[in-house]
Amino acid sequence: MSDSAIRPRVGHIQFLNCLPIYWGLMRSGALLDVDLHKDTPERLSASLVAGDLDIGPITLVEYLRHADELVLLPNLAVGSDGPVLSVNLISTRPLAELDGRPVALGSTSRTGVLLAQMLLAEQYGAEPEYFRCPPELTQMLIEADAGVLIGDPALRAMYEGPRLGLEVTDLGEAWKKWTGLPMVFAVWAVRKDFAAANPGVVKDVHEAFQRSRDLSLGELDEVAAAAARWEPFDAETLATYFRVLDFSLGERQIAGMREFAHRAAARGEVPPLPADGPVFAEV
Ligand SMILES: C=C(O[C@@H]1C=C(C(=O)O)C=C[C@H]1O)C(=O)O
Repeated sequence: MSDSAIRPRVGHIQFLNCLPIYWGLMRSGALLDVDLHKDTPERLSASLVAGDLDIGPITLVEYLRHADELVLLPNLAVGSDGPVLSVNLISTRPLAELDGRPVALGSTSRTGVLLAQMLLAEQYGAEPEYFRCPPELTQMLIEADAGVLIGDPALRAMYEGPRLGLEVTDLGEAWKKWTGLPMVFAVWAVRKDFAAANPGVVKDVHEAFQRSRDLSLGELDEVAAAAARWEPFDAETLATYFRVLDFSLGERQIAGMREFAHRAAARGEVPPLPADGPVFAEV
């Protein structure tokens, strides 16, 4: 894959949501050309910002906080245009009744948890007492009236919550109803200094990711069947999930991203996105 001797340090989200990105890297052999670091999104985001990774997925909120140090890989994201199934607010009571109540924010999320806070404040007039905690639903609901989860535990809660009498709000769906736009939860970014010094490597990695994603999208039932052998979800559930996720970053997704940035900046959570932002790597 690479025409240079640099083996880039690349991040990979170890949730099922990014399995379609991994699958193709494995199938094409491109996996051998990157030094792949699998981790949870908040740790990968911190590593990219700290310079311990060169390229990788970064949760939208952390990208917005560090946009001046990063460039984005075009046409690649983790998002949804409507329900996402795995970014959820799980509540024991109606959302309007969460005002002043304890609400747990899962520690692996930065973007989903902020979206939940914006939604509760602006749509339900609720200002709960928020606290961060490990992403475990049972523990969360012992200490709080509701919790925000992302990734595999959130997907599990989507299917099991209603049976347990819990109200599950899909935050991708809630965002779409609220703004009419797709939600982007994570983007792929490159450290600016790395991109300037290694344009060929960045181009190769971007191509490998795009090829991998496209290959997987063409074989989703096979990806789902392979994953279902080791996961607590059946193949049909996983295939539905992979089809719901939106790995693209086109004009509408960028509009969704800008809208989120605008609303988050209005709350003082992130700096405003520059007028020419987001800035993309030249690939
Ligand atoms: C769709 C998802 O999007 C994620 C949500 C993130 C967040 O809330 O900070 C970060 C990375 C993405 O993996 C998911 O985790 O299920």
